[in-house]
Order: sequence, then C-alpha cells, then structure tokens
Amino acid sequence: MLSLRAPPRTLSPSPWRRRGRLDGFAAPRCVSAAPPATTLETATARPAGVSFPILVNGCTGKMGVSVAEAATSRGLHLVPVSFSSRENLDKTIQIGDIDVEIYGPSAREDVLSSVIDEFPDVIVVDYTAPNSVNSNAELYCKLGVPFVMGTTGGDQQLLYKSVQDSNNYALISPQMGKQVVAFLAAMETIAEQFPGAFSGYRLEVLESHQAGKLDTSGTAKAVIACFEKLGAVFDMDRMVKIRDPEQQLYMVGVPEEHIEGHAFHLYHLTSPDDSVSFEFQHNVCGRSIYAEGSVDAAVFLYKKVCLCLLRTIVVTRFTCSSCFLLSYYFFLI
Ligand SMILES: NC(=O)C1=CN([C@@H]2O[C@H](COP(=O)(O)OP(=O)(O)OC[C@H]3O[C@@H](n4cnc5c(N)ncnc54)[C@H](O)[C@@H]3O)[C@@H](O)[C@H]2O)C=CC1
Ligand SMILES: O=C(O)C1=N[C@H](C(=O)O)C[C@H](O)C1
Repeated sequence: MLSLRAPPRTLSPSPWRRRGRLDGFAAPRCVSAAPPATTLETATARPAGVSFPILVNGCTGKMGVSVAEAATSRGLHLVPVSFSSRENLDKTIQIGDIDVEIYGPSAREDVLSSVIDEFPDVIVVDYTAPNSVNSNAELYCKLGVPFVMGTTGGDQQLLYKSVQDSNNYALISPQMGKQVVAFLAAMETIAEQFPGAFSGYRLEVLESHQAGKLDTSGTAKAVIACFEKLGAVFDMDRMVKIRDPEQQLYMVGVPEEHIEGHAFHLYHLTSPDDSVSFEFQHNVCGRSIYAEGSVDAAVFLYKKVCLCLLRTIVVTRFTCSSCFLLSYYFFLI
C-alpha cells in the first residue's frame, strides 16, 4: 500500500499558474547527457552488433533522416529507397554517401515487394505521418515485412489488430527514447501496483513540440493513461498543447536552436484539498534520443524475428504465437 504523507507545508498550485513563465518546465541540461541508467545502454553511436538491411520510410522528414543517419553510422545496411505521400516527386535524399530514392504512393507496393525479394531479412522503420499509420502498417503486414512503427497517431487498436491478424512482427511505440521509455514503464508498473493511489487528484498536462507536429503527443497520452489508472482525473480537452515558437521560447524555455525539434512534457498533480502536489517532466531537445532508440528497436526486432524463425525450424510443433506486438519494453527484455 502506498502511503502519502502530508507535506510539511502547503504547496502552491501548478507552476504555470503560479508564475507567468514556465519556470518549472526547465530546459534540459543536454540531450547527449541523458541520465545514467544502470540497466539501459547509453544512446551513443556504437555498432549495432549485427548487420541487416533497414528501410526507413519517411526519409523526406526529420525523424526519417535522423534514423537513416543513425542506422548507417551503426553499420546497418540502409536500403536506398523510401516513400512519400506525394506522386511524381522524382527526388533523392542524400544520407551520408547513399542516395535514397523517393517513390510516390502508387509505386510503393511494387517497390517494397522488390526490396523484400532482394533483401528478405529487411526491417522497415516508419516515421511518416499520423494519417499514414494504418495504411502503411497494412501494407507491411500484407507483404509480411517486420516493422518498427515510430509514427504516432492513427487508429492504434486497428494497428494492433492488423499485426495480430496477419501474424506479422512489429514493434510499436509512441516513444523510442529509451530513458523516456523507462519512465513510461515505471509509470505503468506504479499504476498496476497502486491503482487508485491518486484518487481525486487533479491532473494538468502541458506538452510543447515543434510547430510542424500534427498530433497531440502520443507519449503524453500513454502517461496520462497511467495517471488515470492511479485514479487522477483528467479531461483530454484541457491538455495544454504548445506549438507557437514565441511561447516555446519565452514561456516554456525551449532553447532557440531546438524550437524546430523538441518535446517538452510536464505533468502536474494536485490533491483534492490542494495540500499536496506532484510534478513530473521529461524535456528532450533534438532527435538523437529517438533515432538511436529506433535503431535499437530495429536490432531488437531483427533478433526476435531470427530467433522465432530458428525456433520454427527446430521445433516442429511450434506453440508460441509468431506474432509479436512489442510495445514499450523492447529494451528491457
Ligand atoms: N516514437 C517516437 O519516439 C517519435 C515519434 N515521432 C513521430 O514520428 C512522426 C514523424 O515525425 P517527424 O519526422 O518529426 O515529421 P516530419 O513532418 O518532419 O516528417 C514526416 C514525413 O513523412 C512524409 N509522409 C507523410 N505521409 C507519408 C506516407 N504515407 N509515406 C511516406 N512518407 C510520408 C511527410 O511528407 C514528411 O516528409 C510523427 O508522427 C511524430 O509524432 C517523432 C519523434 C519521436
Ligand atoms: O513529434 C515528435 O517530435 C514527437 N513525437 C512523439 C509523441 O508524439 O509522443 C514522441 C516525442 O514526444 C517526440
């Protein structure tokens, strides 16, 4: 049983009401100085330990480029193909010394089939857009290519169903930064062990991302689900979403050089009588934490698929399901 002791003195309410500026929503010290985590490997560009072909879908975008660069610097074989939501793009993207050819939607099934013929052990990593999540996943499932889905949004239940129905392999997470994944895993554990511990507490959530982000933070939604299991009350419509660069700079405290790529999250809980408050935040500048985590996710998935295929060959009566729906915990297993 979790015991919540009364604080020595009354705490004032949430920081963004308390102060004009979001002082509590501090800038991260430095992304590369991620908190030491004894059970987690650090997100440095170490070799992947295995090598396999990797196709990054979304190389026209910021995450796609970051993941493709991280994959090549980790010694994976980047398949020089990616897709776009637009036809007749006739474009290549330079990743290191590789020219990645971009194809429009009408070519994607044929091109992906050819890639699979040439590289049967290819892993796809998807960083596209929320409205492409389900159609892309359906294509990967139809062609039986294992995939890492980093793209947030879409219909998540349908996404899981597509993978399960097709018996394909997939690793799906709205958050690929391993240290944030660990925080989320801890939240899920607490929620499971102490359901209702925060009954009646009010939850306030603020998330700030680059102006181009189309959807509400998928990570925030996952963390909120844990607070709700803990009994906190939250109205999704009251989530504070900041996309305005001016506000990010002056109110949230995002460093100017990261206005184009940051993910700041603040969760504030207040007890029904206002005598207790809790605050959690995770603030990320840049994209390297996700890019490195995505490569680790692809390596993890590749090894799992290999292991399953090996088991299928060795064990004639293969009882375990060949479909993996691996969510947040990929790095802990
Ligand atoms: N899981 C995680 O840890 C993270 C997830 N994300 C998510 O990744 C997604 C992409 O983020 P960014 O790269 O920042 O966005 P972005 O807007 O820079 O890039 C997305 C790219 O995908 C392209 N695209 C759209 N539909 C497509 C389709 N059907 N096929 C191929 N390409 C398509 C767009 O034209 C664009 O170039 C978002 O959903 C974001 O929330 C972002 C960071 C971390
Ligand atoms: O779009 C982003 O940038 C991010 N998206 C993910 C999300 O929606 O949770 C992860 C992180 O917040 C960065």
